[in-house]
This record gives sequence, structure tokens and C-alpha cells, in this order.
Amino acid sequence: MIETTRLTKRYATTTAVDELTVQVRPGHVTGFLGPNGAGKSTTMRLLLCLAASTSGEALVNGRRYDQLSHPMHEVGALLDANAVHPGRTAFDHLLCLASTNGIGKSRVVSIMEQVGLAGVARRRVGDFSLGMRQRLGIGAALLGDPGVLMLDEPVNGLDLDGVRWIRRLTRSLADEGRTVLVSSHLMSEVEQTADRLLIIGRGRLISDTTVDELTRRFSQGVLVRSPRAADLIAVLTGAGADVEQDPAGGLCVRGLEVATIGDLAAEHGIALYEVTSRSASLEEAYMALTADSVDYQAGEK
Ligand SMILES: Nc1ncnc2c1ncn2[C@@H]1O[C@H](COP(=O)(O)OP(=O)(O)OP(=O)(O)O)[C@@H](O)[C@H]1O
Repeated sequence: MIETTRLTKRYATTTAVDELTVQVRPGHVTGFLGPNGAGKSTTMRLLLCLAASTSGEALVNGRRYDQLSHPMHEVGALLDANAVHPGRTAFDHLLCLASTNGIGKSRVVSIMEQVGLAGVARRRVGDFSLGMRQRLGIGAALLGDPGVLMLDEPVNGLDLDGVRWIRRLTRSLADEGRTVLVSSHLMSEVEQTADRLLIIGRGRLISDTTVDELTRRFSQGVLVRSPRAADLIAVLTGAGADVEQDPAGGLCVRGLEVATIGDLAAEHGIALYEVTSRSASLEEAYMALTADSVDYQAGEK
């Protein structure tokens, strides 16, 4: 479990994290989303006591990271895949981490296999691609078999195979009952993995939600076409729906599911020519939510 309470971090001219209160629960993959500069990395750094908060609290399993007696067994984190000694082999990098934390060599061997680096374990990290470093960083995070994982932009640098691997890995870690927090600035990267979403902008919480809820909230209704539109309107509004003429022709129905609309029409012998659910993509929902919090925007051409 990860918890922040009114967590705030101010730098000279920037409030990177602003009164952030969130809970990240076990058993879920929680996507930590926000535009560039939203404060995701800073929040993770505060949780790991790599930076001191200005005010508020950041706790892992109910305690500050620097108060955990066996931190590597409680929290695994990938913050910066490049923060590795380039002259060391991948195996030695993990072995070094393992031996200073009372973890045996056999665990290093099995982690190397788990992250797909067994074949290059004896190569210098300096010769690794960014994707290989990401895998190594995830290996380091998993080394202590922790119940809490924090991965900052873990798919950065990974090819499609790697992205799929991260999705499967994070899902299975959450299914084992772990707390998994995965940051990204792109909804497309987390929507297929995360079930919960924490969306932040300018250091503030914008939305603490689920993928399902966000999809529902930004639903643009159901487009229905029928040769007996007037009769259908009466039936659907009678069942509690909001119905209006759709600019594209047909009816826009809100408040009823596609199946209910179909069932009601059938019950009343009303033919339907089209029933189409029009939910906004999660990407569109995310863009709409964070539109006011984007610090760095390319000019439209
Ligand atoms: N050490 C620092 N000194 C001054 N400002 C900082 C420092 N670290 C972060 N910031 C600022 O705090 C804000 C939040 O940065 P942070 O890296 O946490 O955002 P982020 O959401 O992780 O962004 P990205 O998606 O680009 O990685 C930014 O405006 C950043 O410039």
C-alpha cells in the first residue's frame, strides 16, 4: 500500500507536487498519469525518500521509506534505467545489489531469466540499449520480491515485445496481491495494463478513477436509428433515458446501455436500423481532463 497525505514539494520557482493525497492499493495495477512535468517522478522520489517533502506525508506500508527495516524486500522501484555503472556486467550489477541486501546468487540468476537478460548477463551495461537497461532496472526492482512496485515510465525504450512483456508482468504482479504503481505521460501506454488510474496535473490530483469509470464518464451516448423515431423516443424516455436528435442524423441516447435499448425496442415491436455505442477513447478522456495542466505544448501547424 502506498499513501500520500497532502504531499507537497516546492522548488524555488515550481510547486512540483501540490497537496497530493492518494492511496495506491494492493491487487491493482495503478496507472500514474500526467503530462510532462506533472510531478509523477517527484512523487515517486518523495515516496523513496530521495527528496525531502516540503510538507505532507509519503508512506509505503504505513511507514516512511527511510524507516523500513528491509526496504528492498518491501519496495522495488525503477526510476532511471540509466543510473547504472556502465562498466559492470548486468549480472554483477544485480549481484552487487543482492549481496548488500542479503539476497543470494540464485535469485539473481532467476531474475536475469525473468527479465529476459539471461543471454546477455555477462555483457557490460554500458553496451546495453535503453530497452535492455529498462529490463535490468525492472530486474533490480524485483530482486527483493517486494510487495510494492513503483515503475517510472517502464516502457520507455522498449519495443512492442517489451511493452507486452511489461503489461503481462505488471498484471501478474498485481494478481499476486502486490501494489503496482506505473507512471506514464501517455494513456495509450497504461490503458491496457492499469485498472486504476491516478491522473495528476501541475502536481495536483485531477482524477482518482478506474479505466471503466473513465470510459463511462466520457461516453458520448448511443446512436440509434429507427424508422419509428417518435415512438422510440417515447419508450426510451419512459425508461429514464435522455434522448435528443443527433447532428449526424438518428437519435443520441444517454443513460441506457445498448442491450437495454435493443430489448425495449423489441418489446414494443420497433425496428432498429442502427445501435452504436460511442464512447470517447480513453486517450480523448485523458486529454480533456489534463488540457488545463499541460505545461509543454507544441504549436499547432
Ligand atoms: N530538482 C529539481 N529542481 C527544480 N525543479 C524540479 C526538480 N525536479 C523536478 N522539478 C520540476 O518539478 C516539476 C515536476 O517534475 P517531474 O519530473 O516530477 O514531472 P513528471 O510528471 O515526472 O514529468 P515527465 O513526464 O516529463 O517525466 C517540473 O516542473 C520540473 O521541472
